[in-house]
Amino acid sequence: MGSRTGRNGVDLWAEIVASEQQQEQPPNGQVIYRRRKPPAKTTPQDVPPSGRTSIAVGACLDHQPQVKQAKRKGRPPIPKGKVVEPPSFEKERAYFDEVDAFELMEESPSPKNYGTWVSANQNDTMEIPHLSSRLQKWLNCRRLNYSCGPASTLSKILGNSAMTLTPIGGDDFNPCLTPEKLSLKVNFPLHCVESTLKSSMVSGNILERDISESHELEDMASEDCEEIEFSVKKLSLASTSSLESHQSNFATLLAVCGQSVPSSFQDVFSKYCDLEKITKVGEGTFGEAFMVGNYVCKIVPIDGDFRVNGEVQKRSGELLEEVVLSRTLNCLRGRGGDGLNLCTAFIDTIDLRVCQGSYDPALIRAWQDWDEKHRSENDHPKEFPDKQCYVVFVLAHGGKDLESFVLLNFNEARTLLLQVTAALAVAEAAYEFEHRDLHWGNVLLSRSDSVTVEFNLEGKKMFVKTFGLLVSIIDFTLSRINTGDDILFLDLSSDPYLFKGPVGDKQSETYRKMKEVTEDCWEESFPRTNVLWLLYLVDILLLKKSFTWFLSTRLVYKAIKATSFLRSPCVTPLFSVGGRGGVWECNSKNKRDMRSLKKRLDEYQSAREAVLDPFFSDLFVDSIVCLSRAWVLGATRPGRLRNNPTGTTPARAGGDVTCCRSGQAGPAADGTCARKGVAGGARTPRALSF
Ligand SMILES: Nc1ncnc2c1ncn2[C@@H]1O[C@H](COP(=O)(O)OP(=O)(O)OP(=O)(O)O)[C@@H](O)[C@H]1O
Repeated sequence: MGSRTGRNGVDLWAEIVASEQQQEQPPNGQVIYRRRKPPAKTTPQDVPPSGRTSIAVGACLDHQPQVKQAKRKGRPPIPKGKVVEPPSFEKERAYFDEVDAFELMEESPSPKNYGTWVSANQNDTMEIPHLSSRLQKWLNCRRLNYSCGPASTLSKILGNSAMTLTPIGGDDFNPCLTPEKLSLKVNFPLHCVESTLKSSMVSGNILERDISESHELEDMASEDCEEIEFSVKKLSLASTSSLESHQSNFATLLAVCGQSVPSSFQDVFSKYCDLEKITKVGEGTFGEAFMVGNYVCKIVPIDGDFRVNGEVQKRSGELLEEVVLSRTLNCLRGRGGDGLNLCTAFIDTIDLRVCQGSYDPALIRAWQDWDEKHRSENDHPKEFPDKQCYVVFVLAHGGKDLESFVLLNFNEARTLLLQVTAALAVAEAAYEFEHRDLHWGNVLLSRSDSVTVEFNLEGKKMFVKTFGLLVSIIDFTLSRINTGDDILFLDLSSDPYLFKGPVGDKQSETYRKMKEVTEDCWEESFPRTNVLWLLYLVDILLLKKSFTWFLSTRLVYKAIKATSFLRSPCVTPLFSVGGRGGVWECNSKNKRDMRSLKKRLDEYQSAREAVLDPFFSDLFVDSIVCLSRAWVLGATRPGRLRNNPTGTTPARAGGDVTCCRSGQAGPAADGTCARKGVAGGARTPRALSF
């Protein structure tokens, strides 16, 4: 094999290694937060229990098969010794039964049935999901005189009356429907689910009572908020126990997933591939991600009373929000939305399922294979008991996360930023969406033949140059959205440790800045939080991605030049892929551009403003583009493009190959579509630079 030593007798590979080691040190002593650095495995005894406080319903922990230190991917560590116990529903039941009995006796118009809201069927103890908290939201909106469109009236918040009046066992909730049939209702809105649950779970007279109380409350809208709040508190809805609330959340979660009972892993996964072919592809604080056929299935354990990966398990209610949020974002793909705001940059949620049981042996085998190669930080899944429940997100494969992805050039960095910005802008416009946790583990990247990718912002089409890179945004756990019927958000004020990460660390600083912007009121819309994550991403590209690439690439090139083996005709083409895109030397101009972008981002209040920034201008394409990279490079890709270079093939959903005659490009400040200084145009295939 070729010599390791260069012409000057210098050991170039040693130089590369040394240089990269140097690069691992944060520049100027700045603390850089690493998402997941596999530590030496710890034993349970080493690690004090710790946990997430965010929206866990505090109670006691009885059963803990194993205790691991909480690993908050990309989030500040929890101080040792801090214990947040997961709920024990049994203990709460006794307490709340007592309280409910007292309060209902005092306040219920039907004191004979004080043990429950339901008069007709004593076995049905299901309360109406979320109602009191939704009333509270409405009150907050009134107080702030906050008109967030659809959620601003009480009748909206309670679900529309037509739905509420649906006869019991009405069309929307037919227990005879198979889960498959139900799951066809892709955009099943939450209020419909609630209404169907109401319909199916409570008796008619209670329903009537709810309706009349809603109307009473609406009449009171002009009264002093304090009085209304008092009235709301008087509703014994507010006294439902967390056990009941948990049951109703779980039932709602099942309904949203189109199920009447949980499935087994085998049932779900065998739809996509032979179970033996499953491999693990990643892991997060809460979930494990497996490649199942062409999809990635993220499995999140829920509702158990022991910790998983050092964290209190998420509750059905929390997952319900994430599930509805994921489903809502799917509408941006043109399935059921208004069509004015479209994009494919949020990961495609193919299916959502609730599963129950211990981990399938095929998953355990895949988990162990991954563990051998990557040393998992998560608990071994063989520990899960038979009764354990999970939510399974069946997702499109989004590629590699930004943390581990190697960017080839500055254009790739630019398109990454623009695709993220445009996606956020579209989702802001459609749903007042804020991601609120867009660290580099949640930006996935994949290489593709696409030349452009399409975004529709408020009815205006934008075609963004991809330079062969497509972005997918994942993980909506902390996100906030207004679905039109509900405002879904996580109250981060109950997670103080999120804001206690190291000073100077970009990610921790971003959480703190979000807190400043929102003043710790997480329900309201603050699109500025999206801009804060854009600023974070620019910093990451400047500090973590470009320098490493620049130095290592330079040295690799030195090695190529200097080493006879690497200069041999059969090896150099391997490097020409990077060479074609240009080595990202993050030269002083690139750096200056990024820094001025940062300055301007400081002034923007939303991604919608940021997408107009001149930094992105020449990334918009505004003319006929009908080609793929493979086509330009002369590859023999069958049929579709080679036979049809004239621009008549329809654009493919997902932005694979764009073929359009648009004359429209980036949005102008006045909301109209104007040409944004497209460099060199893109009228002929070869005019495109990449
Ligand atoms: N659709 C996907 N395509 C490819 N990889 C994925 C996908 N979804 C998740 N992954 C992989 O699994 C990892 C964990 O996923 P995710 O961040 O959604 O889990 P999480 O438990 O919510 O994480 P967090 O610790 O941020 O809360 C990701 O970092 C990624 O490597």
